[in-house]
Amino acid sequence: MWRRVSSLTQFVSPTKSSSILNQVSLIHVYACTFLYGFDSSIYIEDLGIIHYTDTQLAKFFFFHVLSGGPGSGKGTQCEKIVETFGFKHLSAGDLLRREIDSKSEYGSMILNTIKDGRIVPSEVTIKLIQKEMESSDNKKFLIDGFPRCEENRVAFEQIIGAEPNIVLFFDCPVEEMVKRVLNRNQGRVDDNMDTIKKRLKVFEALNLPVVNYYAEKGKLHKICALGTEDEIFEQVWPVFAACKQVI
Ligand SMILES: Nc1ncnc2c1ncn2[C@@H]1O[C@H](COP(=O)(O)OP(=O)(O)OP(=O)(O)O)[C@@H](O)[C@H]1O
Ligand SMILES: Nc1ccn([C@H]2C[C@H](O)[C@@H](COP(=O)(O)O)O2)c(=O)n1
Ligand SMILES: [Mg+2]
Repeated sequence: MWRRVSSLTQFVSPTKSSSILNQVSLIHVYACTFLYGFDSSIYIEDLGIIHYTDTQLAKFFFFHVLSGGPGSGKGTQCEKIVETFGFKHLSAGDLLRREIDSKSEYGSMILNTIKDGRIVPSEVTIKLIQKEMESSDNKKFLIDGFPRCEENRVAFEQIIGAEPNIVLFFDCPVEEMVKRVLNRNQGRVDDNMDTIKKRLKVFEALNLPVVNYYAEKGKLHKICALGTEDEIFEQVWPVFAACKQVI
């Protein structure tokens, strides 16, 4: 089955480190990324048919990133997005917590890092995300809480070979984030005042520069994270609905 491709560049942008980029032109890669999961050959208007091997295709997917401070509501909105638009939700924090529970070789290091409100080394988190991406049949990913710092961002681009299509930033006042985290009641080791203070400092120093980076690239959608969950989803919905029309 062939699918026509139009207006791709605003949705996808593989990085220069992508191995396939050395072999094909940008427009090919855009289309390949865009159409992942449909075909191992694609038709592009004006360019004709391009064939890719499954291995090459496996490199490409369509993904959005959700960013925002602790308790800003990323996880909550992800559930709604998944329900409505069918993305695969990958929460970096959940994957790290699962790793702690599995008592893997990194478990105690991850636990201590999270308790201390710091960021786990990129290669550990990326390995977990990558494993999930590679084993998922759904190639539309919603990555929640990653990248958290420039090092996360650069390492992800180098290892995975692509940038997010769209980045949502949940803008929430500090007092509200603190209130929500302290009321969360999910037994998280980092939901206490001491760790929250540290997480907020890390968020401001390390996460906000990444948000600004995506803003400069025109990929950022700022969401006002104050209001009811449904009111916030009313702002989120149009961003995803616009993409759905062309997937
Ligand atoms: N709009 C909202 N109004 C009030 N409470 C909310 C709202 N959205 C989410 N919450 C609640 O706030 C808490 C934090 O939300 P959530 O876990 O989605 O945040 P998060 O951004 O994923 O945080 P973290 O980065 O710490 O994982 C949860 O208890 C959730 O039920
Ligand atoms: N990219 C990431 C994401 C998360 N972590 C650690 C540090 C966070 O405080 C903790 C919880 O994450 P959340 O569930 O709030 O998204 O997990 C990290 O080190 N690197
Ligand atoms: Mg969360």
